[in-house]
Amino acid sequence: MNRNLQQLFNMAEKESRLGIGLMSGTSLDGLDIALCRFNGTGLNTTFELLHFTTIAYEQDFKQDVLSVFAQKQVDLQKLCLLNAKIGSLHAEMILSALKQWRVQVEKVDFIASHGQTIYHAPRRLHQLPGYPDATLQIGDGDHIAVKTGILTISDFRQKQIAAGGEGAPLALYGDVILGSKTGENRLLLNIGGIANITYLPGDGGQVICTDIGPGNTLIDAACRKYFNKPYDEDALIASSGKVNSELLQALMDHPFFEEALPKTTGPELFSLAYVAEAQRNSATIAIAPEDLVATLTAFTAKVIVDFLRESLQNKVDQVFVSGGGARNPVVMQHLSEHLPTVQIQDTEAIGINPDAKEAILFALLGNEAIAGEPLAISSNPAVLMGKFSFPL
Ligand SMILES: Nc1ncnc2c1ncn2[C@@H]1O[C@H](COP(=O)(O)OP(=O)(O)OP(=O)(O)O)[C@@H](O)[C@H]1O
Ligand SMILES: CC(=O)N[C@H]1[C@@H]2OC[C@@H](O2)[C@@H](O)[C@@H]1O[C@H](C)C(=O)O
Repeated sequence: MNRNLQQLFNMAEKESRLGIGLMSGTSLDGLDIALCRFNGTGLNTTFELLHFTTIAYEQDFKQDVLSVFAQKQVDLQKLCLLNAKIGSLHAEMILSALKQWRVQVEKVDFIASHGQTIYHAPRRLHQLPGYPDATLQIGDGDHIAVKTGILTISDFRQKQIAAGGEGAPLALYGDVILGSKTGENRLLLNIGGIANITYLPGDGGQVICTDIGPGNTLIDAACRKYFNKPYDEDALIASSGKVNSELLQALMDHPFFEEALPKTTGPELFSLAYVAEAQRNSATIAIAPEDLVATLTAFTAKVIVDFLRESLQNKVDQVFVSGGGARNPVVMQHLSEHLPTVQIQDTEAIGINPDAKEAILFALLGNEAIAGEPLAISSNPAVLMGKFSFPL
């Protein structure tokens, strides 16, 4: 047997695997790196988070990525260069994290890399007849595998699209495996750039995993534009402004919120252009920048509250929050005020570090790709995802 397949075969037969999960989300704040020990697969998976770090992106690099991010027209050469560069950069970041943790490279069985989403184009967004649902993540896995010497699994979303999904949210698989509990109607809420949820009914009923609207992406974009800040740390800007109810109403007025579940979205829709149009429609173009940030923050929170009340008809007993938005006190305050009967905690309460959650979920998908079986969850595609890159 060829040595790559032999290595894979041996790894699939092991009782436990050490895997690194990588996530660099739509917020472009940096690379999340989670080193996890997995035992078992599928619904019998147990995991331990051994180490976690986020390595921040440098400002120039972030600007470079932003230049090709979520836009219909980009510099194609830049996109091509970044595909290789991001792979190499992520490899360097992994090696530096392993060094810092004093973990030997040889001990790690696999890397599961999400890559950098550059464009997400579900049919509902592009509306071009004859074209499928599509999404693009860059940061090629071969560069990571060759540079680190570790088997790398990457580009998870394409398979899910090929099997009939929109390529997101992939949190579904890990959320069901790690978050379900019989007898509890749970909601796992991730407030990243985009907010997504997994509803896990306690009676084994239909699981729903969907994007629901903007998480931090509009707040971040407004902070970049008006305050030259990457985000509204501790919601200090939002707290200094007033929510403009006309603008809030106009922001809510979009067919995305009425569309059937599950659905996905991204900064391609929820952008400053979206905000500008809502401002025009509500004659609020002249509002103060801090009022704009306050209103965008209220928008993020209201979308979540409305979703729980309307789409899930108040059936949720417990919400477990993850992602950077869990650190936004104005968003969190709004949730607890408007959902008084729901217990809201972060995912630490179910043993998942809320900052590391998405990186853990990708590590788990890597573990499944190596040794799992396709998991049928409600009507979602039952597939094993990811492409294998061998170091040699
Ligand atoms: N202390 C804080 N106060 C307010 N907001 C915060 C704080 N810390 C993080 N955030 C928000 O969280 C964002 C980062 O969130 P996260 O890393 O979960 O996003 P992501 O993984 O890039 O997104 P996605 O999951 O949508 O791809 C920041 O850009 C910021 O908006
Ligand atoms: C295309 C893409 O990268 N989507 C991300 C994004 O960030 C949050 C939300 O939109 C979610 O749908 C998805 O990521 C998470 C990790 C997921 O697939 O579950």
